[in-house]
Amino acid sequence: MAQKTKVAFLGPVASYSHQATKVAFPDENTHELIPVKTIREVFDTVQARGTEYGVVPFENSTHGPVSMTLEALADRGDELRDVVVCGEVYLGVHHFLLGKKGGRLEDVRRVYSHPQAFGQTGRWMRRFLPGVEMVEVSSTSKAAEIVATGGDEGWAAVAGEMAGREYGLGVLGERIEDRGDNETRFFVVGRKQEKGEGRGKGKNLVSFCVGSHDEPGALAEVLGCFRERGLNLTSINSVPGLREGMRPFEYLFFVEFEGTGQVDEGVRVKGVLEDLESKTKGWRYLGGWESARR
Ligand SMILES: O=C(O)C(=O)Cc1ccccc1
Repeated sequence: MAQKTKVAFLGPVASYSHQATKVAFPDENTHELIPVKTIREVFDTVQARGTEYGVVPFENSTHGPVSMTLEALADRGDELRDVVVCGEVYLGVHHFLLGKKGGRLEDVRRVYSHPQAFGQTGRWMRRFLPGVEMVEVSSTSKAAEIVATGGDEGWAAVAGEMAGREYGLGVLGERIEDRGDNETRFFVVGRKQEKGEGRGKGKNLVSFCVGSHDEPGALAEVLGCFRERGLNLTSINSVPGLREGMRPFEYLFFVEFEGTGQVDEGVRVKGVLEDLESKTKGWRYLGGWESARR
């Protein structure tokens, strides 16, 4: 049989990233899903050709951007030159408080989870477990694994129902997310193909540094290019630039925008990338993909 296409995700198995990866690559006969330990490792694995694709959380509707993913996309060390976004998955996320089977909520003293999951369950946690020790770990499924393999009835994890089943835990709290409509958008990442591929598809992502941090309107001028070409923005983020020649508190910006491939075969997208070349102090095209939602 032909070799399966490999896909890296933030493990261990039964993380939300794993669920999103199954949505993007549902066919077990053609794809092998490989758990890795960190979001950064997903990017590194794809760059090093260890897998063809990777899946990473990008933003959550309650808690906002996933900082580890923005850090990797910033690629300050120029170590991830070939990695681009090539798809997206929206996943409804419902959190559970999971403990040892037979344990009780009133015995819980310490809760493990991913920082994003703590950020999405703050209200429930403050109400039912005020003052409890919260330990941040690399993923929600890691938290479930830790509780299953160590500690006592005083330990619990915030994770998905699938993690509860996978690691044999009991349910101490159901659907504990602050908002019932909680969802996370994941990116599928792959390697850059030929130049220009993907440009002008449903959505596009770029990063850039503004021309000058000392002049009023430097960012507005760049954003004006998208407006002038009629390109709607779908997300905007920033991280400390920290690149050569940049000072503390100077930022690298990420702009995601709708492409118009079907309408003008990417002419407007190509145009705005030329604008970035003349109006920024450095930019990178981070991929184009079909929108999973409209
Ligand atoms: O930890 C996980 O399961 C992840 O995949 C990251 C995450 C955490 C919380 C919500 C969505 C994704």
